[in-house]
Amino acid sequence: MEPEDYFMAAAVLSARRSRDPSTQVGACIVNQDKKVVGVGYNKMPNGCEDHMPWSRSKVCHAELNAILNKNSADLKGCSIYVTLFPCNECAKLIIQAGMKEVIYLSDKYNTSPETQAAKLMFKQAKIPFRKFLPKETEVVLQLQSV
Ligand SMILES: O=c1[nH]c(=O)n([C@H]2C[C@H](O)[C@@H](COP(=O)(O)O)O2)cc1CO
Ligand SMILES: [Zn+2]
Repeated sequence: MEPEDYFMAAAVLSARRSRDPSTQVGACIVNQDKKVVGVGYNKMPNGCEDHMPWSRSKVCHAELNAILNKNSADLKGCSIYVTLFPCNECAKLIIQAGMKEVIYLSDKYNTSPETQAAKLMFKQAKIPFRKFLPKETEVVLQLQSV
Protein backbone atom coordinates (compact mmCIF):
# COMPACT_ATOMS: atom_id res chain seq x y z
CA MET A 1 0.00 0.00 0.00
CA GLU A 2 1.24 3.48 -0.87
CA PRO A 3 2.28 5.45 2.25
CA GLU A 4 -0.16 8.30 1.56
CA ASP A 5 -3.05 5.88 1.02
CA TYR A 6 -2.17 4.28 4.34
CA PHE A 7 -2.14 7.62 6.17
CA MET A 8 -5.48 8.73 4.78
CA ALA A 9 -6.90 5.25 5.41
CA ALA A 10 -5.82 5.62 9.05
CA ALA A 11 -7.76 8.91 9.21
CA VAL A 12 -10.81 7.31 7.59
CA LEU A 13 -10.68 4.34 9.95
CA SER A 14 -10.33 6.62 12.93
CA ALA A 15 -13.40 8.57 11.78
CA ARG A 16 -15.38 5.33 11.96
CA ARG A 17 -15.16 5.53 15.74
CA SER A 18 -17.01 8.84 15.84
CA ARG A 19 -20.52 8.83 17.20
CA ASP A 20 -21.50 12.04 15.45
CA PRO A 21 -24.69 11.06 13.65
CA SER A 22 -24.06 13.42 10.74
CA THR A 23 -20.33 13.88 10.12
CA GLN A 24 -17.57 11.53 11.25
CA VAL A 25 -14.13 13.13 10.94
CA GLY A 26 -10.70 11.52 11.29
CA ALA A 27 -7.19 12.95 11.43
CA CYS A 28 -3.78 11.28 11.17
CA ILE A 29 -0.55 13.17 11.89
CA VAL A 30 2.65 11.96 10.23
CA ASN A 31 6.17 13.11 11.02
CA GLN A 32 9.05 13.77 8.61
CA ASP A 33 10.23 10.16 8.96
CA LYS A 34 6.80 9.06 7.65
CA LYS A 35 5.73 7.71 11.02
CA VAL A 36 2.23 8.13 12.41
CA VAL A 37 2.52 10.20 15.58
CA GLY A 38 -1.14 10.84 16.38
CA VAL A 39 -4.66 9.96 15.29
CA GLY A 40 -8.04 11.25 16.40
CA TYR A 41 -11.71 11.60 15.59
CA ASN A 42 -14.47 13.98 16.59
CA LYS A 43 -15.95 13.09 19.93
CA MET A 44 -17.44 14.47 23.10
CA PRO A 45 -14.96 15.32 25.85
CA ASN A 46 -13.89 12.22 27.82
CA GLY A 47 -16.50 11.23 30.38
CA CYS A 48 -19.16 13.48 28.89
CA GLU A 49 -20.43 11.07 26.24
CA ASP A 50 -23.34 9.69 28.22
CA HIS A 51 -24.50 12.90 29.84
CA MET A 52 -25.17 15.16 26.90
CA PRO A 53 -27.15 14.85 23.75
CA TRP A 54 -24.90 15.08 20.70
CA SER A 55 -24.09 18.73 20.14
CA ARG A 56 -21.74 20.13 17.56
CA SER A 57 -20.64 23.02 19.75
CA LYS A 58 -19.43 20.74 22.56
CA VAL A 59 -17.48 18.26 20.49
CA CYS A 60 -13.69 18.00 20.42
CA HIS A 61 -12.65 18.07 16.78
CA ALA A 62 -10.66 15.24 15.21
CA GLU A 63 -7.59 17.45 14.69
CA LEU A 64 -7.57 18.54 18.34
CA ASN A 65 -7.77 14.93 19.50
CA ALA A 66 -5.02 13.83 17.10
CA ILE A 67 -2.78 16.61 18.42
CA LEU A 68 -3.52 15.75 22.06
CA ASN A 69 -2.93 12.04 21.34
CA LYS A 70 0.55 12.70 19.96
CA ASN A 71 3.28 10.30 20.98
CA SER A 72 6.14 12.62 20.10
CA ALA A 73 7.55 15.64 21.88
CA ASP A 74 6.27 18.08 19.30
CA LEU A 75 4.63 18.16 15.88
CA LYS A 76 6.98 20.49 14.04
CA GLY A 77 7.28 19.67 10.35
CA CYS A 78 4.49 17.09 10.49
CA SER A 79 1.79 16.57 7.86
CA ILE A 80 -1.84 16.15 8.86
CA TYR A 81 -4.21 13.92 6.87
CA VAL A 82 -7.84 14.86 7.52
CA THR A 83 -11.08 13.49 6.14
CA LEU A 84 -12.66 16.98 6.23
CA PHE A 85 -11.05 20.36 5.65
CA PRO A 86 -10.14 21.84 9.06
CA CYS A 87 -12.22 24.62 10.59
CA ASN A 88 -10.67 27.91 11.73
CA GLU A 89 -10.11 26.67 15.29
CA CYS A 90 -8.30 23.55 14.10
CA ALA A 91 -6.33 25.63 11.58
CA LYS A 92 -5.00 27.69 14.48
CA LEU A 93 -3.88 24.53 16.30
CA ILE A 94 -2.23 23.13 13.17
CA ILE A 95 -0.37 26.40 12.58
CA GLN A 96 0.71 26.80 16.20
CA ALA A 97 1.89 23.19 16.37
CA GLY A 98 4.28 23.97 13.50
CA MET A 99 2.86 21.48 11.05
CA LYS A 100 3.99 21.87 7.46
CA GLU A 101 1.06 20.73 5.29
CA VAL A 102 -2.59 19.70 5.27
CA ILE A 103 -3.98 16.92 3.09
CA TYR A 104 -7.77 16.64 3.03
CA LEU A 105 -10.37 14.32 1.56
CA SER A 106 -13.61 16.31 1.65
CA ASP A 107 -14.15 20.04 1.38
CA LYS A 108 -17.92 19.88 1.76
CA TYR A 109 -18.10 23.07 3.83
CA ASN A 110 -15.97 25.01 1.36
CA THR A 111 -18.22 28.07 1.40
CA SER A 112 -18.58 28.30 5.20
CA PRO A 113 -16.89 31.24 6.97
CA GLU A 114 -14.94 28.75 9.15
CA THR A 115 -13.41 27.04 6.13
CA GLN A 116 -12.74 30.32 4.37
CA ALA A 117 -11.02 31.69 7.49
CA ALA A 118 -8.97 28.49 7.81
CA LYS A 119 -7.79 28.76 4.20
CA LEU A 120 -6.87 32.40 4.66
CA MET A 121 -4.83 31.58 7.77
CA PHE A 122 -3.04 28.66 6.09
CA LYS A 123 -2.12 30.93 3.18
CA GLN A 124 -0.83 33.65 5.47
CA ALA A 125 1.10 31.12 7.55
CA LYS A 126 2.46 29.57 4.32
CA ILE A 127 1.09 26.13 5.09
CA PRO A 128 0.07 24.44 1.85
CA PHE A 129 -3.10 22.38 1.67
CA ARG A 130 -4.06 19.93 -1.04
CA LYS A 131 -6.86 17.56 -1.86
CA PHE A 132 -5.93 13.93 -1.39
CA LEU A 133 -5.62 11.90 -4.59
CA PRO A 134 -5.60 8.20 -3.76
CA LYS A 135 -3.62 5.58 -5.64
CA GLU A 136 -6.14 2.98 -4.47
CA THR A 137 -9.68 4.25 -3.98
CA GLU A 138 -10.83 1.37 -1.81
CA VAL A 139 -9.27 -0.48 1.10
CA VAL A 140 -10.88 -3.73 2.22
CA LEU A 141 -10.18 -4.92 5.73
CA GLN A 142 -10.62 -8.53 6.76
CA LEU A 143 -10.78 -8.83 10.53
CA GLN A 144 -11.41 -12.55 10.67
CA SER A 145 -8.55 -15.02 10.55
CA VAL A 146 -8.77 -17.74 7.92
O1 LIG B 1 -12.30 20.60 11.38
C1 LIG B 1 -13.27 19.90 11.72
N1 LIG B 1 -13.08 18.82 12.54
C2 LIG B 1 -14.11 18.09 13.05
O2 LIG B 1 -13.90 17.15 13.81
N2 LIG B 1 -15.40 18.46 12.70
C3 LIG B 1 -16.52 17.73 13.27
C4 LIG B 1 -17.31 18.53 14.26
C5 LIG B 1 -18.69 17.94 14.12
O3 LIG B 1 -18.78 16.80 14.97
C6 LIG B 1 -18.76 17.52 12.66
C7 LIG B 1 -19.46 18.51 11.76
O4 LIG B 1 -20.81 18.37 11.95
P1 LIG B 1 -21.87 18.86 10.85
O5 LIG B 1 -21.52 18.17 9.54
O6 LIG B 1 -23.16 18.42 11.42
O7 LIG B 1 -21.68 20.37 10.77
O8 LIG B 1 -17.41 17.41 12.23
C8 LIG B 1 -15.62 19.50 11.83
C9 LIG B 1 -14.60 20.21 11.30
C10 LIG B 1 -14.75 21.29 10.31
O9 LIG B 1 -16.04 21.58 10.05
ZN1 LIG C 1 -12.12 21.98 13.68
